[in-house]
Amino acid sequence: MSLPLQIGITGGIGSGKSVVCKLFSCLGIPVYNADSRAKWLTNHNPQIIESVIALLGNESYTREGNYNTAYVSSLVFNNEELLKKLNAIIHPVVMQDTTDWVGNHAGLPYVVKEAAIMNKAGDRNSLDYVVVVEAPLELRITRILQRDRRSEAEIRAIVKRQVSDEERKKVGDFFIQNDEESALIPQVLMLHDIFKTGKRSH
Ligand SMILES: CC(C)(COP(=O)(O)OP(=O)(O)OC[C@H]1O[C@@H](n2cnc3c(N)ncnc32)[C@H](O)[C@@H]1O)[C@@H](O)C(=O)NCCC(=O)NCCS
Ligand SMILES: Nc1ncnc2c1ncn2[C@@H]1O[C@H](COP(=O)(O)OP(=O)(O)OP(=O)(O)O)[C@@H](O)[C@H]1O
Repeated sequence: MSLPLQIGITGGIGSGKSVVCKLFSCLGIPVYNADSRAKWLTNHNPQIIESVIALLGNESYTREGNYNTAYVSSLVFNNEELLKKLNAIIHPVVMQDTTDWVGNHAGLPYVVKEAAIMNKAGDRNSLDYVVVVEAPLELRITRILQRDRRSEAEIRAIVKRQVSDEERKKVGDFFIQNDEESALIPQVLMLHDIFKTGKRSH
């Protein structure tokens, strides 16, 4: 059985990646959430746990053994070098986990992988296409203020740490406007029509 097309969905914080992925999921498409999977692996994979503690100290895990995301983000979202090192620990394990997951869905036309950071399709990864979810910055900030217990300053700091909108434009093959003016569902259905053939179209 042949492997499904691999579609990456990316976008900045609050752009609406998860909402878009939910729509693909409603169409019966399996979705791999790299952020939450990374967090699960960071909680359970002994190799990651050991390396994260070596990099960021014992406080990276609570007494109960849970990944201390508040502590880790306070360190890495203000320090590009540390974030790079943390990524270098976590990403190879997530990549392998993704490959295994895709293999479990052989025979399907396509699967979706959601991630905040994504290389260009074909560039050191096995994605066939990258879809970028876009929304104006101020709207993204308003959404996160409503969704999370983060301050506006914290959100702006995360935005600064993430790749810029211009960089994202370079990695995208398709773009979804989630600006609350363009209807979202038709855009997802249009992509579904392209991907469901299971063939690369360009
Ligand atoms: C830094 C951590 C502890 C923050 O956890 P927390 O629960 O507080 O926030 P959350 O994960 O929701 O992330 C907040 C925002 O930052 C983005 N983000 C997360 N990790 C990264 C990263 N490595 N680079 C850029 N943006 C990131 C998220 O997409 C989200 O928009 C956590 O995200 C982490 O361990 N990240 C490193 C692992 C990683 O690279 N994950 C991405 C998928 S492989
Ligand atoms: N078109 C929309 N209309 C109304 N609310 C929306 C829309 N798109 C997203 N939202 C809301 O905005 C918030 C952010 O969306 P979502 O969680 O999908 O973003 P994300 O890109 O996955 O964020 P993160 O990078 O933090 O994971 C959520 O509370 C979501 O319900």
